[in-house]
Amino acid sequence: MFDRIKSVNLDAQHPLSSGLTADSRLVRAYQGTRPDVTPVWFMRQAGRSLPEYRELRVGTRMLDACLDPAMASEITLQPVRRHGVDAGIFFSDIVVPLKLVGVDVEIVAGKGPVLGTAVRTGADVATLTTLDPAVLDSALAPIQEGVARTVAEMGATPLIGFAGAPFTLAAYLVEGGPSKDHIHARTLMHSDPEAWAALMAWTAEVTGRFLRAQVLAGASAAQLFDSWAGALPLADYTTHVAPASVAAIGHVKDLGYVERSADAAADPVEVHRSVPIVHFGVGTGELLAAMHDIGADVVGVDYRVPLDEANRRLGGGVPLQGNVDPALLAAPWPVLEAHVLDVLERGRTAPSHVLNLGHGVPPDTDPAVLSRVVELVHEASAADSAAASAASAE
Ligand SMILES: Cc1c2[nH]c(c1CCC(=O)O)Cc1[nH]c(c(CCC(=O)O)c1C)Cc1[nH]c(c(CCC(=O)O)c1C)Cc1[nH]c(c(C)c1CCC(=O)O)C2
Repeated sequence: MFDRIKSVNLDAQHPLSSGLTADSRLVRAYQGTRPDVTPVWFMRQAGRSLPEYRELRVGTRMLDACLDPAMASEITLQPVRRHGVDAGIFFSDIVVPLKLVGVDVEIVAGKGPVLGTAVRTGADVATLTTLDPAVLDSALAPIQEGVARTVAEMGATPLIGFAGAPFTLAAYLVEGGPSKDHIHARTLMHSDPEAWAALMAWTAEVTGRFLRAQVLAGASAAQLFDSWAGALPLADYTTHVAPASVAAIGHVKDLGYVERSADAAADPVEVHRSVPIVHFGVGTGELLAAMHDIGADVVGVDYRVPLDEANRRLGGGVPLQGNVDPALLAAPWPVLEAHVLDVLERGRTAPSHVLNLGHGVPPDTDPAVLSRVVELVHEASAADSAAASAASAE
């Protein structure tokens, strides 16, 4: 195990250390400083809404695509080139580290991750956890190569690394596949709390190593997806889930870099900074503060809670990411435009805001609409900032 107390600096070539991405809109906003132009990217921007993605994926299974560094890198770059978004998110999947550690899992098109056998009992958990997370150190080489190739192409545009949170992964492991209410997972949590804790601790280590590998290879931020945490009451979340999420992000919490201030010419200032960590879930309006409390810097908000209300629930000091309703991407442009402007305005109540969707891009989205949203966000936020600074100068 690495030392979680001592801070580890990323190497000098890392885009944060070298200064390439440290002053980007995305990294600044994640650190709580509001840039003049609000940064924007979309969850699931790399994928089926793009014809160039569908063409490249013909004949290659999802998880094979993830483990092909050239293909994963090209798919990551496609939406960055096409839409002019302020960040890339590495093309991979939350179940990739499970596969690499030896779990029998496949991704079925139109369905999601499906397990060979579900992990239902304490005995099943005992068998699963004999798989050694340390094998990931070498097995993650194709992921790290994919990240390195990608950041070499991206220049000053930051790449976001990501991983599934332990609960969302455990929900797939215990259910054996996608599920509406995650009832078997929630039963195991209470019927065998020890087995549940062992499952969560193992999953945290596997997914934490996946996240750390991406940051070390060049990602400038890390996002933990707890997509299904919204199925939980707050008490279950804090008791049975949050400790494992703390452990998962513990794998990147110690990673940092030194920034040298450019404007203090007479007296150069060195600031130690951490790699920003974002935490997102779906239907997690009741859990927002608890999800911040695991040690995240930024909270991703789904489309159900308006950003000003999310900001209020978080006490007013937390950078927010979100939360355009994906359903409105298919609405007439004036409807979508008004909604995006409303999201920007509500986002102004928070210390800083990264515009995103409240969940992933639907596969049938017209890519031209996404490009148009990026343009709108950049233009409208720049005009707002100009008006605000003119008003404060008066
Ligand atoms: C729950 C979850 C999964 N995977 C992921 C989550 C968390 C985010 C969320 O809540 O949506 C995370 C994920 N999966 C994928 C990305 C790529 C980066 C990006 O956001 O652009 C990311 C960040 C690619 C993918 N992951 C998957 C695809 C589609 C597979 C294909 O193109 O054949 C992509 C592009 C497969 C997948 N994998 C998963 C699902 C539910 C599916 C969809 C199944 C389907 O509808 O076909 C599990």
